[in-house]
Amino acid sequence: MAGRRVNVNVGVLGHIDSGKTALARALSTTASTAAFDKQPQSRERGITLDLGFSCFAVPLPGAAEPGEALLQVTLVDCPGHASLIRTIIGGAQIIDLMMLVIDVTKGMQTQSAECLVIGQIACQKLIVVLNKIDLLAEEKRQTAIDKMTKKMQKTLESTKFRGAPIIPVAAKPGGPEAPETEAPQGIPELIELLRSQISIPTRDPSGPFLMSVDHCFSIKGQGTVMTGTILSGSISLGDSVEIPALKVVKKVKSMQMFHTPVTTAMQGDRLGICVTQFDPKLLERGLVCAPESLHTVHAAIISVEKISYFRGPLQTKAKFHITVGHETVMGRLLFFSPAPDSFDREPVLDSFDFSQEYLFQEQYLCKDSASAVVDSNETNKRTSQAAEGYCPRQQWALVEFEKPITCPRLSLVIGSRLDADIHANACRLAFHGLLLHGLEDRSYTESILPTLKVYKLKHKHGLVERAMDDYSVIGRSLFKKETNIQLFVGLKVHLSTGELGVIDSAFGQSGKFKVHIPGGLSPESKKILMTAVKKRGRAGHGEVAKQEEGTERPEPAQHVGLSLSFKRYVFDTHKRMVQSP
Ligand SMILES: Nc1nc2c(ncn2[C@@H]2O[C@H](COP(=O)(O)OP(=O)(O)OP(=O)(O)O)[C@@H](O)[C@H]2O)c(=O)[nH]1
Ligand SMILES: [Mg+2]
Repeated sequence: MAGRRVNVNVGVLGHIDSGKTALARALSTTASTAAFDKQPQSRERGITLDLGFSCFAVPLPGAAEPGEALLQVTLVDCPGHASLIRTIIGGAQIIDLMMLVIDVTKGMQTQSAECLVIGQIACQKLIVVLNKIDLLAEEKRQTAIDKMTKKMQKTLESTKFRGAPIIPVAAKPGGPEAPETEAPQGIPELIELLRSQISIPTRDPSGPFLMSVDHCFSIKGQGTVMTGTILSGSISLGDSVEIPALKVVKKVKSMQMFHTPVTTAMQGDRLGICVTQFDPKLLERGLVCAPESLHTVHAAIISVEKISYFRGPLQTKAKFHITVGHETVMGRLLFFSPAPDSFDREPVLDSFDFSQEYLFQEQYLCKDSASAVVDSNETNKRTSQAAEGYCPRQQWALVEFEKPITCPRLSLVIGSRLDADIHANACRLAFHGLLLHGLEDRSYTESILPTLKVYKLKHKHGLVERAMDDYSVIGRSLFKKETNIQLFVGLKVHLSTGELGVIDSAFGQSGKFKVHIPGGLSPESKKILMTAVKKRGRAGHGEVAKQEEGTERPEPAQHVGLSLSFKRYVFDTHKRMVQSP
């Protein structure tokens, strides 16, 4: 089919000054001047360079004749440090392949590592580009390249990009002072490699229209043009689109793909949409969608996976920078895991089940944090397994945003500490996940959260003070004096001698309580309790009074313990206690 063009997006990432922009420029000019038209329109506006978007086209792999079908490669050149994460995550869903640019004289640097992390989260394919090979002394060049190649192979070994291709180039030989005529090295080989590595993703026109806009400008006498990549669905001339960040709906007046007017476009296409009466200054980047297809959320339930390079724990109540789509806002987290008997449950990646029960966690559970998460309950098998490095297969967090965000469901979410010292040589990216459920209601704490069954397991231990008769005992040291024991009535307690009891009522004012033993006390228990009483009896009045205040404990061989386990649901507005199995 003549004139067919397929677009793929390639991210150019790497440490500061590794030569990303130089590489994007070298690729674009080489490929364009060699075979195809430059794009005077976009150059005139200076937009692609400003925002780090440029492109080149090559014959589509497998095309019968050159020029018949073209592969358009849009390079997403990631600029400065601070905006790196936002830009990449914003474009994460549109990057089909990532080029990691490494300064061959420096090797992996802090940011190269961060980029590799982002790549693992957001991309399927990677090419490592060793740049600035002109800086290597000629006689040692090949040896140095080989050495760095080996090093990079080793680095990739522990990532999902193991075995990814590594290629040497000089994007701008001689550096900034060198004349523009100085030809880059290794670029045709890189283009060939890109062609062989790029696989054209299957595109689907169904689903609601969603487009990631990367720039917005006005054309005199025409209107305002928004250009970007269609993330899902399709669009036709005359359709209405919403700019959710501004809550406005506009009619599509005209559309262009590759500077050619079109009447429809679909997922994967790079498109310019022209609308009228819209100030381009209001939108630099962001999402455009089918009206009312996106939602603004105040909080969200996300799946969480910690980034192993991040030092330090992920703690409940901690605040992180949360990036969703093009937006980055502060969010406070509350972590939870499956209930202990479901630690092995098959992960569900695309939805959240409100009917299940979940276990509250003070922090994300992982092997290195496990020793810190063990709660006071040593008897909880699963918890102690966590201490030995046993972690659930899936974990979640509730994120409460400081400012509401607008995004589609299942958006990629990245949590980071962007305020961390950028020179600290530490990974600022902390975790990633998917937005499984957005809470749209502003008063979600009252309307939605109570349906989220996240519980804390509580354990209380006390003592049997004495037996009242064969079927009831008085317990103590389990509750504080001021506890409303009424709330615990009906909950089961276990006696250390094996009997099961039920809390019956408060007994006196000092936190003591009556326990009913439906099966009756065993003869052995009665013996122990009788001896304890006898001993106490001998001690005289003063001693008994003291014991009641809990200052003196019966000797270990003589006491009968009481233990109570119950669940308390974190979001239960009534703060009820529920028996745990
Ligand atoms: N000698 C030499 N210098 C290069 C090469 N490629 C880039 N440079 C120089 O390295 C410096 C940084 O290049 P850029 O392309 O701006 O690097 P960048 O990675 O885009 O930098 P940031 O966007 O700031 O992160 C410039 O002075 C370039 O001229 C190369 O192949 N050889
Ligand atoms: Mg740059």
